[in-house]
Amino acid sequence: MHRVTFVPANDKMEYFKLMSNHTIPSVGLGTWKSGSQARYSVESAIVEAGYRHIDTAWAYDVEKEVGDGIKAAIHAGVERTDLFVTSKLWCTDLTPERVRPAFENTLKKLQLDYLDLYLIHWPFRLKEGASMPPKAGDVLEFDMKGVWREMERLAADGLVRDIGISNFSVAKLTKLLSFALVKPSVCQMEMHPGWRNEKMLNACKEHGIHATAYSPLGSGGKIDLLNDPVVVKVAKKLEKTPAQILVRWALQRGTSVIPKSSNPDRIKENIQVFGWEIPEEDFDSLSIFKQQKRIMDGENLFVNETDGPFKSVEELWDYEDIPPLKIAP
Ligand SMILES: NC(=O)C1=CN([C@@H]2O[C@H](COP(=O)(O)OP(=O)(O)OC[C@H]3O[C@@H](n4cnc5c(N)ncnc54)[C@H](OP(=O)(O)O)[C@@H]3O)[C@@H](O)[C@H]2O)C=CC1
Ligand SMILES: CCCCCC/C=C/C=O
Repeated sequence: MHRVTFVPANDKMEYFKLMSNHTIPSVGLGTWKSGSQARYSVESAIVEAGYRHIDTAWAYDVEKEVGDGIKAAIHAGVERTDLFVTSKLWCTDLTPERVRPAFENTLKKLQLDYLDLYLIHWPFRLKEGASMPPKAGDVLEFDMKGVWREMERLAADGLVRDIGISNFSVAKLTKLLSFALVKPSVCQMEMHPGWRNEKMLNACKEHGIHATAYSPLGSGGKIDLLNDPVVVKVAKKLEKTPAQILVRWALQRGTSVIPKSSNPDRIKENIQVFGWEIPEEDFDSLSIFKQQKRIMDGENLFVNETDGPFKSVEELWDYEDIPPLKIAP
């Protein structure tokens, strides 16, 4: 039997304030590819390691397991109100009449009566049963305004405390802001030294939107950040691990960050990032990496060079993927 010992929240946990005046714990647990392990990862992250923020999505197919883990943590004495739970609306539900049923399904799987944050996962509407990457005809017209109105209604009805977006370009964010009655509190996007995403991060800052960094460790070696010589050098100098340096780097950029691990020791390691800092010169050395392609460039997910509505990564990202010339302050 899996046993955990209850400890209070990481007492050094820092929070960011959202434009709604709610707070988001600065470090959360990612759950993509956690599989059946998700239940134990979530429970031990909350109860043993002191996480208070869990990131999941319908598309990860782990909401039930995540919900079981949360339930176990609450059973161990953690208050629901101390937790911050995020999930995401998948592309096949990106039409107004499907938003609320999709949300209710997520809530049911998570065994919760409200979410802290609900995000539009990707800004593309897919036909039910679409192949990945989609073929011509698999991507349908996305009524962004209609969908956002339904997201706003979920918030107005008290079912979700904050609503937000993920994987938006600046062009799509600008469109959303032109009609949003409630602005997105959070934008989740890929950010790490190999893809700083400065253009989008600056756009978020300009509009008071909090940014959360996903794939902060390189997503399981898709970019080998954990063995990168600069990351390793800073880690050795500060007597930290490369993962801790990458998580801390994200925090020092003013973003929250959601490293995924299914390993109890690494889950603990990844949250030992408070009470110390990366000095400015080392922070700067991590902030000048040559900007490569995104990990989540949509290449296998959305781009279909021959028969798809998105024929290139550049097209998918509204041609905004030109590395910035200048590092944002
Ligand atoms: N909105 C979106 O479209 C997206 C959101 N996300 C969210 O962000 C989360 C994090 O991103 P993700 O792409 O999963 O990748 P991460 O960058 O968090 O990397 C996860 C990988 O790193 C390994 N790892 C974790 N901690 C350590 C450590 N201390 N030392 C060595 N290896 C480690 C994990 O293995 P192990 O489990 O064995 O420890 C796993 O293979 C996701 O789980 C998801 O919740 C991610 C992608 C897209
Ligand atoms: C149903 C396809 C699942 C792919 C999910 C892609 C998103 C990854 C991280 O959020």
